[in-house]
Amino acid sequence: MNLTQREHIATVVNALSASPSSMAVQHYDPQIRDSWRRCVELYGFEPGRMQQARILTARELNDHRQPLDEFRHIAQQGLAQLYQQIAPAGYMALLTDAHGVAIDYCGDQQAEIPLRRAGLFPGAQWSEASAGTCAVGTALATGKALTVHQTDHFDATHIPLTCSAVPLFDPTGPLLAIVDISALHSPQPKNNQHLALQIAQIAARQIENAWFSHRHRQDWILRLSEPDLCLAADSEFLLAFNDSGQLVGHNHRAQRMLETELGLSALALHSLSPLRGQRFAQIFQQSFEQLPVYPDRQASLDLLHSQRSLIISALVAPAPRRQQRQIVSSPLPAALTALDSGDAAFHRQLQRAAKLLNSSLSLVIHGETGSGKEIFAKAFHQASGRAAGPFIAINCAAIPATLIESELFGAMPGSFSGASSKPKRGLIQEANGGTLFLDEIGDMPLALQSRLLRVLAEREVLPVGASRPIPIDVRVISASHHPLQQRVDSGHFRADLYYRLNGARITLPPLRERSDLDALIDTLLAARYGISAAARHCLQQHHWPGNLRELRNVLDYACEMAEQGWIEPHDLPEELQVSATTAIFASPQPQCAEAEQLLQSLRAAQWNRAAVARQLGISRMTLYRRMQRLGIRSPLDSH
Ligand SMILES: Nc1ncnc2c1ncn2[C@@H]1O[C@H](COP(=O)(O)OP(=O)(O)OP(=O)(O)O)[C@@H](O)[C@H]1O
Repeated sequence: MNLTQREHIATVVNALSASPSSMAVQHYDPQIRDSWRRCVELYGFEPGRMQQARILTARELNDHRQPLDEFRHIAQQGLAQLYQQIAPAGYMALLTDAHGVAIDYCGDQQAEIPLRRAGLFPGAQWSEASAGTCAVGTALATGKALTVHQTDHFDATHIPLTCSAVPLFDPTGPLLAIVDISALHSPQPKNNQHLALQIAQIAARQIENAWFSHRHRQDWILRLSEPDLCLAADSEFLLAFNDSGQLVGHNHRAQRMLETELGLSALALHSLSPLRGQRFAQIFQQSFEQLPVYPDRQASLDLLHSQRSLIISALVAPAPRRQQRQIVSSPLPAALTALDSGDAAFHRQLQRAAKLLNSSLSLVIHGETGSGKEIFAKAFHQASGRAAGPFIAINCAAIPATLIESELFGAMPGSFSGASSKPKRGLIQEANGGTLFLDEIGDMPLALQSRLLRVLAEREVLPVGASRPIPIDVRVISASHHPLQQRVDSGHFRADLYYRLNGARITLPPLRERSDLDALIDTLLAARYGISAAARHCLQQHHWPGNLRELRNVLDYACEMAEQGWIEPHDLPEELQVSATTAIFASPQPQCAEAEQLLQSLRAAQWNRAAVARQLGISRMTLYRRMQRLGIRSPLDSH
C-alpha cells in the first residue's frame, strides 16, 4: 500500500465518522459520501479494503451478454463512435448491464494489460456491492449520471482511475445498461472531467434513442418537447403507441413527466413501468385519431390533467414490415459491428474479415466506387491488434507520377531535383506499426509495383537516394474498383505483386443489391430527422451508382430541404423523385391500383380524411398509415 492509498483510507474514515453537519463532511460531494456510507453500512466493507475488480469467467460473461444480444448490436455502433471521439484523449468506453458487469468495451488494444488489470475490460464486475463507490456502481444505485474521479472511489485500488457513467433506460421502464468512459491517468482537479461526462451523456442518449426507435419500429413514435426547449435533443419526451393508441413504450424523461402528471409515485429504477397500456386519451386532451400525421410548426398537444402544452417535434409512422434480421450469436468486434446493418452478404464479409484480424495476410477489398472500401479498411484496422498504430490511406491514382515514389518510399536530402534538404519519411514508413491502405492499387505505375513488391517481400523500405533499407512492419490492405485479375491479364499489373497483395479477398456488395437500405437510412439520419414512407420508397427505387457516398449526399441534401425535421419526396433531389413517381404510377405493381383507388376516394371527398376513413370502415390512423405507405399526401398538408 503506498502513501496516497493510506491517505485515502484515512480520508474515508474521517468523512464517515464526522457528524453530518460538520464542515469537514460538507466538503464532500453528497453523492460520493452517500455511496461511501452504503459501502460500509450496506455492503459491510472495511475502509481499508483493497481489491481489484472481479472479472467473471467467459461462461458467466456470456450469461450476462446473452439476454442483451439485440440491444448490444445497436449499442456497439454507438460505443464504437464514442470511442473514436475519446480515444485521442486517452479514454476507453465500456458498456455494462444493469448488474454492473462490463459486457462490451472499446479500448486501446496496446494497453490491454493495464486496462484489464484496472478492470476496464469485458467481464469486470462494477456494481457498488462488488467494487465499492465507482462510476458504474453509483450510477446504478442512484439512476443518475456522475463522474467518480480518482479519490472519489471507495476502494483505494481504484484511485488512479477517472470514470464517468450514464444510465440508459429501456422503453419498458427499467434501467437497462450503463455507458462508462474511463481513463487510467488524468489531471487532478475533478472539474477537468466535466466535458467527458457530457460526451458520455450525449452518446448514452443516442444509444437509448436508437434502441427506442428499433424496439418501436412497428409503432407510432411521438417526439414531444417543452415549448421553450425545442432545440435541446436531451429534453425530448419519447412515447410509442400501438395502432389502437395504447402506450407501449417511453423514454425515462417521459416516464418521470407522466408519473407526475398522473399522480403516480416514482418507481424503483429496476421496475417495469406501470404507464404501459395507458390510452392516449387518458394522457392527452386530444384523441389519438386527431393526431396530425404531418405536424406543422404550431402543432402541440395538451396534457389532460395539467393542461400543459407540449410541442410535437415529430410523429414517426411505423416502418413498413421487412424481413427481420437474424441477430448473430457471436458478435463481431465493435468497430466491425458499427458497419453491420443487416445485409446478409455484407455481414458474411464482416465475419470473414473478423477471422483475419490478427493474421499477417494482406487483404484486397473489391467494390464499386463509394461502396465503403476505405471505411471498411479503417474499421478493420480499428478492430485489429494494430488499432493503436497509424492507419495511412494512399490513393495511388491521385498522387502525381513524379511524386509517387518519394511520397511512398521517402527520400534522402537532395536525392532528386526538387527534393528537400531534410530526409523525407515516406507514407509506408509513416504506417509502421499500423495499417497501410492502398486505394486504387490497380492504377499504380509498373515501375513502382516492383519496389512495392520488395517492401512486402523483404519487409523493409528503401527511401529514394538511400543506401540502407529501413525495416518496416505494416499490414497492407489494398482496394480496387476494377478486378485486379483483369489488370494482370492485360499486363498492367505484376502477377507476383497481385499474389502477394491478394492474401484474402473481401468483396463489398453494391448498395442496390443490399437489403439493409432502410437501416442505413435510419443510421445516417441518426434519429434527427423522420422520413415518410413515400420518400423511403423513392430511395428504394434508385439505382445508386455512387453507392453509400451517394446515399449520404442525398440524405444530407434532404435534411437541408426538410421542414419540421420530416423528409418528404419533394425534399429529395429531382432525379430521385422522378424514379419514384415512375415506379408507383407506371409499373404494374399491385400497390398502383390500391393507390389509384384511394386517391379517387380522397379526391371525391375533397381530402376529408375522416369521411374517407368512415366510408372505408377503417380508423383515421389506419388511413394515414395507408396513405404514407402508398406515398399519397393531401394537398391540404402542404406548407
Ligand atoms: N457503413 C457506412 N455507413 C454510412 N456511410 C458510409 C458507410 N460506408 C461508406 N459510407 C459513406 O460513403 C463514403 C465513401 O466511402 P469510402 O470512401 O469508404 O468508399 P470507397 O469504396 O473507398 O470509395 P472509392 O472507390 O471512391 O474510393 C464515405 O465517406 C461515407 O460518407
